[in-house]
Amino acid sequence: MKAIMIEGLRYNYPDGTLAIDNISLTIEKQKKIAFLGANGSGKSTLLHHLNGLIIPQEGSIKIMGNVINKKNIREIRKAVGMVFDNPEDQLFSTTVYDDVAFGPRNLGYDEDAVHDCVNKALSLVGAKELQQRPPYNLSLGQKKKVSIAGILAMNPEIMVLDEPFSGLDPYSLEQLLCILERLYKEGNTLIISTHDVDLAYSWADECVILRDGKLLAHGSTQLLEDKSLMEKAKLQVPNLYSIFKDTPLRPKNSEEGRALLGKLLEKQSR
Ligand SMILES: Nc1ncnc2c1ncn2[C@@H]1O[C@H](COP(=O)(O)OP(=O)(O)OP(=O)(O)O)[C@@H](O)[C@H]1O
Repeated sequence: MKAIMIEGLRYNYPDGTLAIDNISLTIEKQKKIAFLGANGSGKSTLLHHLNGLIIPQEGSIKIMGNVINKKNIREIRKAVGMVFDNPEDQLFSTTVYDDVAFGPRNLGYDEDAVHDCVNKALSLVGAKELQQRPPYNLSLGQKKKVSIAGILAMNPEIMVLDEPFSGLDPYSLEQLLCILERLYKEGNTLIISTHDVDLAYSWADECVILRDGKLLAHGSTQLLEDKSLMEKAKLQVPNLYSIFKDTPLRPKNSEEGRALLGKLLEKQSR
Protein backbone atom coordinates (compact mmCIF):
# COMPACT_ATOMS: atom_id res chain seq x y z
CA MET A 1 0.00 0.00 0.00
CA LYS A 2 1.21 3.53 -0.84
CA ALA A 3 1.69 6.04 1.98
CA ILE A 4 0.11 8.91 0.04
CA MET A 5 -1.72 9.13 -3.29
CA ILE A 6 -2.71 12.55 -4.58
CA GLU A 7 -4.85 12.78 -7.69
CA GLY A 8 -5.82 15.89 -9.62
CA LEU A 9 -5.56 18.16 -6.58
CA ARG A 10 -6.50 21.82 -7.04
CA TYR A 11 -6.93 24.44 -4.36
CA ASN A 12 -8.06 28.05 -4.52
CA TYR A 13 -7.82 30.23 -1.42
CA PRO A 14 -11.02 32.20 -0.64
CA ASP A 15 -9.52 35.31 -2.29
CA GLY A 16 -9.23 33.36 -5.54
CA THR A 17 -5.46 32.60 -5.43
CA LEU A 18 -4.85 29.29 -7.17
CA ALA A 19 -2.27 27.70 -4.84
CA ILE A 20 -2.39 24.07 -6.04
CA ASP A 21 -2.91 23.44 -9.71
CA ASN A 22 -3.78 19.88 -10.72
CA ILE A 23 -1.16 17.94 -8.75
CA SER A 24 -1.00 14.15 -8.92
CA LEU A 25 1.65 12.39 -6.91
CA THR A 26 2.35 9.07 -5.21
CA ILE A 27 4.62 8.66 -2.21
CA GLU A 28 5.84 5.25 -1.10
CA LYS A 29 6.12 4.25 2.54
CA GLN A 30 9.31 4.74 4.53
CA LYS A 31 10.88 7.37 2.33
CA LYS A 32 12.44 10.74 3.04
CA ILE A 33 10.82 13.23 0.70
CA ALA A 34 11.72 16.90 0.26
CA PHE A 35 9.13 19.26 -1.21
CA LEU A 36 11.09 22.03 -2.87
CA GLY A 37 10.04 25.26 -4.51
CA ALA A 38 10.56 29.00 -4.41
CA ASN A 39 8.46 31.25 -2.15
CA GLY A 40 4.78 30.95 -2.94
CA SER A 41 5.18 27.76 -5.02
CA GLY A 42 2.56 25.94 -2.93
CA LYS A 43 4.64 23.80 -0.57
CA SER A 44 2.82 24.71 2.65
CA THR A 45 -0.61 24.56 1.02
CA LEU A 46 0.15 21.08 -0.28
CA LEU A 47 1.54 19.92 3.08
CA HIS A 48 -1.53 21.26 4.89
CA HIS A 49 -3.66 18.98 2.73
CA LEU A 50 -1.80 15.90 3.89
CA ASN A 51 -3.28 15.76 7.38
CA GLY A 52 -6.65 17.23 6.52
CA LEU A 53 -5.92 20.77 7.69
CA ILE A 54 -7.18 21.71 4.24
CA ILE A 55 -9.79 19.42 2.71
CA PRO A 56 -9.40 18.93 -1.07
CA GLN A 57 -11.68 21.20 -3.09
CA GLU A 58 -11.01 19.31 -6.28
CA GLY A 59 -9.20 15.98 -6.67
CA SER A 60 -8.44 13.52 -3.89
CA ILE A 61 -5.81 12.40 -1.41
CA LYS A 62 -5.49 8.89 -0.03
CA ILE A 63 -3.50 8.26 3.13
CA MET A 64 -2.64 4.56 3.50
CA GLY A 65 -5.51 3.85 1.15
CA ASN A 66 -8.08 6.06 2.99
CA VAL A 67 -9.52 8.98 1.04
CA ILE A 68 -9.33 12.14 3.18
CA ASN A 69 -12.76 13.61 3.88
CA LYS A 70 -14.41 15.62 6.64
CA LYS A 71 -15.56 12.47 8.42
CA ASN A 72 -12.24 10.70 8.87
CA ILE A 73 -10.08 13.68 9.89
CA ARG A 74 -9.36 12.17 13.33
CA GLU A 75 -8.08 8.96 11.80
CA ILE A 76 -6.05 10.87 9.20
CA ARG A 77 -4.45 13.09 11.87
CA LYS A 78 -3.47 9.98 13.82
CA ALA A 79 -1.71 8.63 10.75
CA VAL A 80 -0.18 11.93 9.59
CA GLY A 81 1.55 14.20 12.10
CA MET A 82 2.06 17.79 11.01
CA VAL A 83 4.82 19.97 12.42
CA PHE A 84 4.28 23.64 11.50
CA ASP A 85 7.08 25.91 10.34
CA ASN A 86 6.46 28.24 13.25
CA PRO A 87 6.44 26.23 16.50
CA GLU A 88 4.45 29.08 18.12
CA ASP A 89 1.47 27.85 16.08
CA GLN A 90 1.67 24.52 17.85
CA LEU A 91 2.63 25.24 21.45
CA PHE A 92 -0.06 26.68 23.68
CA SER A 93 -0.11 24.85 27.05
CA THR A 94 1.46 26.12 30.26
CA THR A 95 4.08 23.34 30.40
CA VAL A 96 5.97 21.36 27.79
CA TYR A 97 4.56 18.17 29.36
CA ASP A 98 0.97 19.31 28.83
CA ASP A 99 1.72 20.40 25.31
CA VAL A 100 3.12 17.03 24.34
CA ALA A 101 0.29 15.31 26.25
CA PHE A 102 -2.36 17.23 24.30
CA GLY A 103 -2.47 14.83 21.34
CA PRO A 104 -2.63 11.54 23.28
CA ARG A 105 -5.23 13.04 25.67
CA ASN A 106 -7.25 14.15 22.68
CA LEU A 107 -7.09 10.62 21.34
CA GLY A 108 -8.73 9.50 24.61
CA TYR A 109 -5.74 7.71 26.17
CA ASP A 110 -5.79 7.22 29.98
CA GLU A 111 -3.24 9.22 32.01
CA ASP A 112 -0.81 6.27 32.38
CA ALA A 113 -0.72 5.79 28.62
CA VAL A 114 -0.42 9.57 28.12
CA HIS A 115 2.54 9.59 30.53
CA ASP A 116 4.27 6.82 28.57
CA CYS A 117 3.69 8.58 25.23
CA VAL A 118 5.01 11.91 26.56
CA ASN A 119 8.10 10.35 28.15
CA LYS A 120 8.94 8.39 25.04
CA ALA A 121 8.42 11.36 22.71
CA LEU A 122 10.44 13.81 24.85
CA SER A 123 13.25 11.24 25.22
CA LEU A 124 13.33 10.68 21.46
CA VAL A 125 13.93 14.35 20.78
CA GLY A 126 16.30 14.72 23.76
CA ALA A 127 14.07 17.23 25.57
CA LYS A 128 12.99 15.41 28.72
CA GLU A 129 14.60 17.98 30.97
CA LEU A 130 12.27 20.64 29.51
CA GLN A 131 9.03 18.96 30.57
CA GLN A 132 8.08 21.37 33.36
CA ARG A 133 9.16 24.51 31.48
CA PRO A 134 6.61 26.84 29.91
CA PRO A 135 6.97 26.45 26.12
CA TYR A 136 6.79 30.18 25.38
CA ASN A 137 10.24 30.99 26.79
CA LEU A 138 12.15 28.14 25.15
CA SER A 139 14.68 28.80 22.39
CA LEU A 140 13.62 28.25 18.79
CA GLY A 141 15.50 24.92 18.57
CA GLN A 142 13.93 23.74 21.84
CA LYS A 143 10.46 24.80 20.63
CA LYS A 144 10.98 22.87 17.40
CA LYS A 145 12.00 19.77 19.34
CA VAL A 146 8.96 20.07 21.63
CA SER A 147 6.59 20.55 18.71
CA ILE A 148 8.06 17.44 17.07
CA ALA A 149 7.64 15.56 20.36
CA GLY A 150 3.98 16.64 20.43
CA ILE A 151 3.49 14.90 17.12
CA LEU A 152 5.63 11.88 17.98
CA ALA A 153 3.49 11.32 21.08
CA MET A 154 0.68 10.29 18.74
CA ASN A 155 2.97 7.85 16.97
CA PRO A 156 2.04 8.76 13.40
CA GLU A 157 3.29 6.65 10.50
CA ILE A 158 3.80 9.73 8.33
CA MET A 159 5.47 12.89 9.63
CA VAL A 160 5.08 16.11 7.67
CA LEU A 161 7.41 18.94 8.67
CA ASP A 162 7.05 22.40 7.16
CA GLU A 163 10.48 24.11 6.93
CA PRO A 164 11.84 22.15 9.92
CA PHE A 165 15.41 23.43 9.63
CA SER A 166 14.80 27.16 9.22
CA GLY A 167 16.36 29.30 11.91
CA LEU A 168 18.28 26.46 13.56
CA ASP A 169 21.95 26.80 14.47
CA PRO A 170 24.31 24.13 13.04
CA TYR A 171 24.29 22.08 16.28
CA SER A 172 20.46 22.06 16.56
CA LEU A 173 20.22 21.29 12.84
CA GLU A 174 22.49 18.27 13.30
CA GLN A 175 20.43 17.14 16.29
CA LEU A 176 17.20 17.44 14.33
CA LEU A 177 18.70 15.50 11.42
CA CYS A 178 19.63 12.72 13.89
CA ILE A 179 16.08 12.66 15.28
CA LEU A 180 14.65 12.40 11.76
CA GLU A 181 17.14 9.67 10.84
CA ARG A 182 16.08 7.65 13.85
CA LEU A 183 12.40 8.00 12.94
CA TYR A 184 13.17 7.02 9.37
CA LYS A 185 15.02 3.92 10.52
CA GLU A 186 12.05 3.04 12.74
CA GLY A 187 9.90 2.96 9.61
CA ASN A 188 8.34 6.43 9.42
CA THR A 189 7.67 8.21 6.15
CA LEU A 190 9.13 11.71 6.42
CA ILE A 191 8.07 14.67 4.31
CA ILE A 192 9.67 18.08 4.66
CA SER A 193 9.31 21.34 2.78
CA THR A 194 12.38 23.44 2.21
CA HIS A 195 14.08 25.98 -0.06
CA ASP A 196 17.42 24.49 0.91
CA VAL A 197 18.53 22.55 -2.14
CA ASP A 198 21.84 21.53 -0.52
CA LEU A 199 20.07 20.04 2.45
CA ALA A 200 17.52 18.25 0.27
CA TYR A 201 20.35 16.85 -1.88
CA SER A 202 22.08 15.31 1.11
CA TRP A 203 18.98 14.27 3.06
CA ALA A 204 16.20 13.12 0.77
CA ASP A 205 15.47 9.87 -1.04
CA GLU A 206 13.16 11.76 -3.40
CA CYS A 207 12.31 15.34 -4.29
CA VAL A 208 9.01 16.90 -5.26
CA ILE A 209 9.62 20.16 -7.12
CA LEU A 210 6.85 22.76 -7.30
CA ARG A 211 6.39 25.99 -9.15
CA ASP A 212 3.32 28.25 -9.08
CA GLY A 213 1.24 25.45 -7.56
CA LYS A 214 2.20 22.96 -10.27
CA LEU A 215 4.25 19.80 -9.96
CA LEU A 216 7.39 20.35 -12.04
CA ALA A 217 9.09 17.05 -11.23
CA HIS A 218 9.17 14.15 -8.78
CA GLY A 219 12.07 11.71 -8.56
CA SER A 220 15.48 11.02 -7.05
CA THR A 221 17.76 13.81 -5.84
CA GLN A 222 19.51 13.57 -9.21
CA LEU A 223 16.74 15.90 -10.42
CA LEU A 224 18.43 18.66 -8.46
CA GLU A 225 21.47 18.38 -10.74
CA ASP A 226 19.37 19.45 -13.74
CA LYS A 227 20.24 23.13 -14.24
CA SER A 228 17.35 23.95 -16.57
CA LEU A 229 14.82 22.27 -14.24
CA MET A 230 16.26 24.17 -11.29
CA GLU A 231 16.05 27.44 -13.23
CA LYS A 232 12.41 26.69 -14.07
CA ALA A 233 11.77 26.10 -10.38
CA LYS A 234 13.64 29.32 -9.50
CA LEU A 235 16.10 27.25 -7.49
CA GLN A 236 19.82 26.55 -7.85
CA VAL A 237 21.70 23.31 -8.34
CA PRO A 238 23.31 22.05 -5.10
CA ASN A 239 26.71 23.54 -4.25
CA LEU A 240 28.29 20.11 -3.89
CA TYR A 241 27.13 19.15 -7.35
CA SER A 242 28.55 22.40 -8.80
CA ILE A 243 31.93 21.71 -7.18
CA PHE A 244 32.17 18.09 -8.35
CA LYS A 245 30.22 18.17 -11.62
CA ASP A 246 33.28 17.90 -13.87
CA THR A 247 34.55 14.88 -11.95
CA PRO A 248 33.11 11.36 -11.74
CA LEU A 249 32.56 11.95 -8.00
CA ARG A 250 29.05 12.57 -6.70
CA PRO A 251 29.25 13.16 -2.94
CA LYS A 252 25.87 13.84 -1.35
CA ASN A 253 27.14 15.71 1.68
CA SER A 254 30.25 17.60 2.72
CA GLU A 255 31.60 14.68 4.77
CA GLU A 256 31.46 12.39 1.74
CA GLY A 257 32.97 15.21 -0.36
CA ARG A 258 35.88 15.64 2.05
CA ALA A 259 36.56 11.89 2.16
CA LEU A 260 36.48 11.57 -1.65
CA LEU A 261 38.74 14.60 -2.11
CA GLY A 262 41.14 13.20 0.49
CA LYS A 263 41.38 9.91 -1.41
CA LEU A 264 41.89 11.73 -4.71
CA LEU A 265 44.68 13.91 -3.32
CA GLU A 266 46.33 10.87 -1.69
CA LYS A 267 46.30 9.04 -5.04
CA GLN A 268 47.83 12.06 -6.79
CA SER A 269 50.62 12.46 -4.27
CA ARG A 270 51.75 8.82 -4.66
N1 LIG B 1 -4.36 32.32 3.39
C1 LIG B 1 -4.07 32.59 2.12
N2 LIG B 1 -4.91 33.34 1.37
C2 LIG B 1 -4.65 33.63 0.07
N3 LIG B 1 -3.56 33.19 -0.58
C3 LIG B 1 -2.69 32.44 0.11
C4 LIG B 1 -2.89 32.11 1.49
N4 LIG B 1 -1.85 31.35 1.92
C5 LIG B 1 -1.05 31.22 0.85
N5 LIG B 1 -1.54 31.86 -0.23
C6 LIG B 1 -0.96 31.94 -1.57
O1 LIG B 1 -0.90 30.61 -2.09
C7 LIG B 1 0.29 30.46 -2.85
C8 LIG B 1 1.10 29.31 -2.26
O2 LIG B 1 1.51 29.67 -0.96
P1 LIG B 1 2.28 28.66 0.01
O3 LIG B 1 2.37 29.32 1.34
O4 LIG B 1 1.63 27.34 -0.08
O5 LIG B 1 3.70 28.59 -0.70
P2 LIG B 1 5.09 28.10 -0.13
O6 LIG B 1 5.77 27.39 -1.24
O7 LIG B 1 4.91 27.35 1.14
O8 LIG B 1 5.83 29.48 0.14
P3 LIG B 1 7.02 29.87 1.16
O9 LIG B 1 8.23 29.14 0.71
O10 LIG B 1 7.13 31.35 0.98
O11 LIG B 1 6.58 29.48 2.56
C9 LIG B 1 1.02 31.79 -2.82
O12 LIG B 1 0.65 32.49 -3.99
C10 LIG B 1 0.43 32.48 -1.60
O13 LIG B 1 0.44 33.88 -1.74
